[in-house]
Amino acid sequence: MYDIRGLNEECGVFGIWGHPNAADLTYMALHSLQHRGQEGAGIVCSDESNIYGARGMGLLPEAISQVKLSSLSDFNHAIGHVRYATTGASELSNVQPFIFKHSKGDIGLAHNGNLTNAEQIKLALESEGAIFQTSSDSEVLGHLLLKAKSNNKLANFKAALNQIKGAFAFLVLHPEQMFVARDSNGVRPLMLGKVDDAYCVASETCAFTAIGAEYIRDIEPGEVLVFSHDGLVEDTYTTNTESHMCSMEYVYFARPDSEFRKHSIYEVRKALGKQLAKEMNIEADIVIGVPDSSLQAAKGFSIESGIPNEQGLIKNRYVGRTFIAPNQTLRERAVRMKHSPVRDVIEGKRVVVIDDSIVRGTTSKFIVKTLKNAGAKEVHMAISSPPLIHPCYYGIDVSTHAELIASDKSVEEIKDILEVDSLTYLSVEGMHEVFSQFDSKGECNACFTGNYPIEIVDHLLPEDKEKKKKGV
Ligand SMILES: O=P(O)(O)OC[C@H]1O[C@H](OP(=O)(O)OP(=O)(O)O)[C@H](O)[C@@H]1O
Ligand SMILES: NC(=O)CC[C@H](N)C(=O)O
Ligand code: SF4
Ligand SMILES: [Mg+2]
Repeated sequence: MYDIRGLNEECGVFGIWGHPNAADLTYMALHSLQHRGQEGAGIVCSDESNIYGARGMGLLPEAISQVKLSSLSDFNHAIGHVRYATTGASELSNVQPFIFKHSKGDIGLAHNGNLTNAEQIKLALESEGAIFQTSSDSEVLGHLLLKAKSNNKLANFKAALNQIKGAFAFLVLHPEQMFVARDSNGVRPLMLGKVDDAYCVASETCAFTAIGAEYIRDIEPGEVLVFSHDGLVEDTYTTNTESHMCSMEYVYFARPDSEFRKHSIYEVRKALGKQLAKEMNIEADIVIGVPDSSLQAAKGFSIESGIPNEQGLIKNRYVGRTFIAPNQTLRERAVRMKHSPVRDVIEGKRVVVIDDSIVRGTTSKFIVKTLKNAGAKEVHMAISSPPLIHPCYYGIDVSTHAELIASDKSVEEIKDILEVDSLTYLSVEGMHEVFSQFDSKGECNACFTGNYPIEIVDHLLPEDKEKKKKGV
């Protein structure tokens, strides 16, 4: 099976403490995070003494019916999750939030990210008698929490976080309190907001906008927040922190109306386009973006280069992001269904076409052909990020080495494969320069450079990861 998306997102999380409409607000927030995961969704609520939940496969409305949602209407506290699998098969048992039933008190757990030593911890826990219910990496945190001898839940949470490695935004719901944590490298985003008198947290601020919440601030690397009757307590699980926010969140994954460090992703993408224009000396008649995710970069490119920005490609909005094609031929057809040229805009023109990334090259190859068929005199492709060479171990399914066209080919070779007049990628330095203008404290760029900021203990090769995902 082939997914027609070149890049697959990671999960989205949302949590809210102390609101009479906790489940409904969580549902609305998850709707606005749907772009981060479409394989499954769930909501888990607490009523101070018990934990209840609903979850299912597919998009949010398929996963949680209105009937199920209304059964959660009496709860004041909730966490929610939309999943795109990175470890463990795409099946119901792996859909989050998980509920752990235990005599010490039930726990709800939601995770965005990917742990790089989950396999090692799992083997150690199994040798002590633990029985895992899922093939997801996220489950290890629940076992570590329940195994702890102390009755101090916060201390147990912090101790567990110090045992895991990798990228995470974790939400843990106890009946009487909610804990959240962001990994010590801040790879995955996590934001703090407030709606009415209730605090909430979300992977992206677009979730706050959806429910009318105020965006307070980004949760810092290594930070732990505790929500309870006593209000909000700010703490850390480690002081050994460094910021390595995922570059691809800025480039592609996050919604353009979301904000990181109080800067909109829209503006960051526009600046990436400007930087690309600075690095590329080109004469052309028009610049167009591949809709939707590259429209802002195209605008920035146009402002910097003075080349007029036109809408030369129209996207069929009914071809969903998760449209599954059973083989590569059908995948190519599905990609063709997705973008269509505006002949009057293209014909006789020297066109610069901006995309945010090239994964397999299927989209770019088709777009070059489409533009030429529509009468473009020249097609110059410009990518608002560097070549994607290495897989991601931190929660994004950036394919395997074998699938990444740039992993074993030079820019010149890719240009020839795409049959394009020129091909330019943004430099790693240029990308970093842009992020630093937006108050970034440091980024992960491992898929471009191979410099992985967090140790990969399990060393699961991408191929093995694929097998695990399929449950083989
Ligand atoms: O080289 P490929 O394997 O074709 O993948 C690259 C494409 O994948 C992403 O878009 P995608 O179509 O997945 O989603 P989008 O509509 O959000 O841009 C990305 O924006 C590129 O356009
Ligand atoms: N993409 C993610 O953040 C997924 C979370 C978790 N690793 C899973 O596979 O379910
Ligand atoms: S490897 Fe790439 S996709 Fe993965 S976290 Fe780092 S920048 Fe993001
Ligand atoms: Mg795209």
